[in-house]
Amino acid sequence: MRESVIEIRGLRNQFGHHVVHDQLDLTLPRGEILGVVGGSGAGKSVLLRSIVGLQKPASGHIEVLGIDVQKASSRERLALERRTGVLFQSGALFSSMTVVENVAMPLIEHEHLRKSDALELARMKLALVGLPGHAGDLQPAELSGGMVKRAALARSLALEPELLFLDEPTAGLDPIGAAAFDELIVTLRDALGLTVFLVTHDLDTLYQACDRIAVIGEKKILIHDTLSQVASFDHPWVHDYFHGPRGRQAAAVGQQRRSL
Ligand SMILES: Nc1ncnc2c1ncn2[C@@H]1O[C@H](COP(=O)(O)OP(=O)(O)OP(=O)(O)O)[C@@H](O)[C@H]1O
Repeated sequence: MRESVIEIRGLRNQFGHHVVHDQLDLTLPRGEILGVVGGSGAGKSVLLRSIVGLQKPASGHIEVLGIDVQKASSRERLALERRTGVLFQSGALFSSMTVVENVAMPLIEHEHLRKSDALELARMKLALVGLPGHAGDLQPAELSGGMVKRAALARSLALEPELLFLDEPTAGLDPIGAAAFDELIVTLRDALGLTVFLVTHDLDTLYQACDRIAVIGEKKILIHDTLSQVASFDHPWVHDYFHGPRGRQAAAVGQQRRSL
């Protein structure tokens, strides 16, 4: 058994009377890429926010890298922040800084590096995510959507995290850009030994990048297994999702790539 990096037991989240999660359990072993899917409003982002400590659950237990998120001291929280990277959907780069300054910021703030050293390291991170050298000197507004995602990913990798959270990383990318991003995630996981928690609607990402899939529905994890097991799970939402026209297309492309 591999060590679990995320361990969730009996999680309940609610907003007023609206219960989003109830008795939700989930385990993520080290080194895996987990794809989290579910209908719109099923609670994928709330789950991610609970795990990274941005959403206080009504009850339940969340342990990340061996630390109880709710009971963590401020020192433990800071340590967790350093060991995890988060890429939110918007990318959220600061528009007043160049791309390389954005990536250098966590190194200056958390590691207290000299600006020149931080900028040098930041350029290496930009190369790691496949951005050309000149991209670092541009303002975020001058980048394409795919380049913004890569720059934001470089920033979330700046502190060399063990665990990476990605919230719909391919949303808004064209199919070629999205496929390249899926490939990048797998390459980075292999090269850096990352564990990845990935919220997505993108079926191609499930086929190309994920080791296991967790489906959220009815306030809990309906199924958490390999893609083939999940795709054959007998549940109306799961069936429509995986066997609708887009699901069939993603499966065909996945099969084609595997046979290459
Ligand atoms: N801060 C909040 N206050 C009140 N309700 C909220 C809040 N955040 C989320 N919710 C509600 O919680 C439910 C789950 O939201 P969440 O954003 O996690 O869904 P999701 O599965 O990520 O959806 P999507 O795929 O559309 O992004 C929704 O009904 C949403 O309206």
